[in-house]
Amino acid sequence: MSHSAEPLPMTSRRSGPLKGEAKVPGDKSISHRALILGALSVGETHITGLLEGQDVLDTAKAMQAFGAQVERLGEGEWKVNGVGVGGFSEPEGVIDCGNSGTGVRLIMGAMATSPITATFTGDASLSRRPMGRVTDPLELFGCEVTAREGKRLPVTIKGAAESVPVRYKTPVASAQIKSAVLLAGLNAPGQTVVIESEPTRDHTERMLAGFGATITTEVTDEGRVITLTGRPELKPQPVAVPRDPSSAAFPVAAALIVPGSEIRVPGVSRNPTRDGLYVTLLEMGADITFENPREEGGEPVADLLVRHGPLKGVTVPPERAASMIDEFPILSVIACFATGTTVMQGVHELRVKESDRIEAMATGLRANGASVEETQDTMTVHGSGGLRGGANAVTHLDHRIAMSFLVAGLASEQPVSVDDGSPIATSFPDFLPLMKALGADIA
Ligand SMILES: O=C(O)C1=C[C@@H](OP(=O)(O)O)[C@@H](O)[C@H](O)C1
Ligand SMILES: C=C(OP(=O)(O)O)C(=O)O
Repeated sequence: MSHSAEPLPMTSRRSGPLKGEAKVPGDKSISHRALILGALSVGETHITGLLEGQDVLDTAKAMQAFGAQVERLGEGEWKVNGVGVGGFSEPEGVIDCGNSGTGVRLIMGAMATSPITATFTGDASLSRRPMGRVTDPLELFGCEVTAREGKRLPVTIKGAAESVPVRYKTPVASAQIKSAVLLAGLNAPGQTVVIESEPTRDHTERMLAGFGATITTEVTDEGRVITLTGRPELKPQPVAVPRDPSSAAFPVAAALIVPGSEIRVPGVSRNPTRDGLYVTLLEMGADITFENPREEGGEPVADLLVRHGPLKGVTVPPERAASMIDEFPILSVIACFATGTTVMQGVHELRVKESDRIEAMATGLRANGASVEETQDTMTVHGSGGLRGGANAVTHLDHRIAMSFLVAGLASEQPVSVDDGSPIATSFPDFLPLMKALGADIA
């Protein structure tokens, strides 16, 4: 669904200690993949804990358009009756992926090796984002791609009737590129190989293995070499989606910066390919305990106990960027409340997310009194142990920018407002009630 709602201005104010339990929603990356792999399986996939954010709902709708039966059974509980690898039918209308880079890129991969044609669109934010990074490798499988100038949406893909397998080294660290190539490789004969020099989130590999595909990962001098054998019969699996560490980052950050806070965030994924923020926070001296570590639905999870306390600035090395790529906006807020300088290195990919996140954070934080420097590939925050606040931040249709500034306002001297909080519904529809229940003053 393209973003058409009226802008929703929101303001957050200095709050008393945050207390209680924050049950954040299901992981967005895993939710997209559960629907897509369910649609490519033969039989019924049962999903619990699915994120019911707009990004994932748009993927559910897309899977229906390609012929799968997708049904909501209850809160977070869904079933998908799939059509099998190669079984997608040609959609009647345009596939509108709304605000979701993951949705559009993975679905393009999933249909590119079927003999059908589909056109993809999205909202103003998604239409600005680069699609060539995915359509270039997909063309190697034999599909035909037409796109707007700059390889942007709308994109039309005429899927390959006779696909060939592909060996592809990803030019940037991106789980979306890796996943698009692997999903296309499902309906190519022989072995499709993706090589990534920096490890990125591995949910696609884990879930493909769980659904019965033959997939291996080898760590070599070149990086991670992932090999998928094409044309498997995917077998439906129950998927229990763990809670999203990227969403958890917002209440966690709030508890770290609001004096006297102590919150618990249960059942959060601790997949090592997603854990970079938490590694960084511990280096900053954050009081976070990981309780009851366990395995749920093939992913390591733990309950987080988070307490307010002093934080110090750190340098985040470039090799950690992929494992916390969506968490830099909120880290830049936390860094303002730390003492000393925090340097975030290797973060150029932030410039092609829902917004240019380096620019959006640097501009908004400076307006609120912070000292921030940026280069193409780094962001540096000189933390002073607090933030003045008092200014409005522009969110550019970016949920993470909106939530980051609203968290900042909870510990700033003066209120912080955002021009539009409506994109929060793409990834964290219950952000407002959840934060208010902890004691946050946001409206
Ligand atoms: O594969 C995924 O589910 C995602 C991969 C990342 O994007 P890139 O692959 O562009 O780094 C991340 O930013 C996005 O929120 C989700
Ligand atoms: C970058 C993000 O998502 P996507 O690429 O799926 O739009 C995000 O959720 O921060």
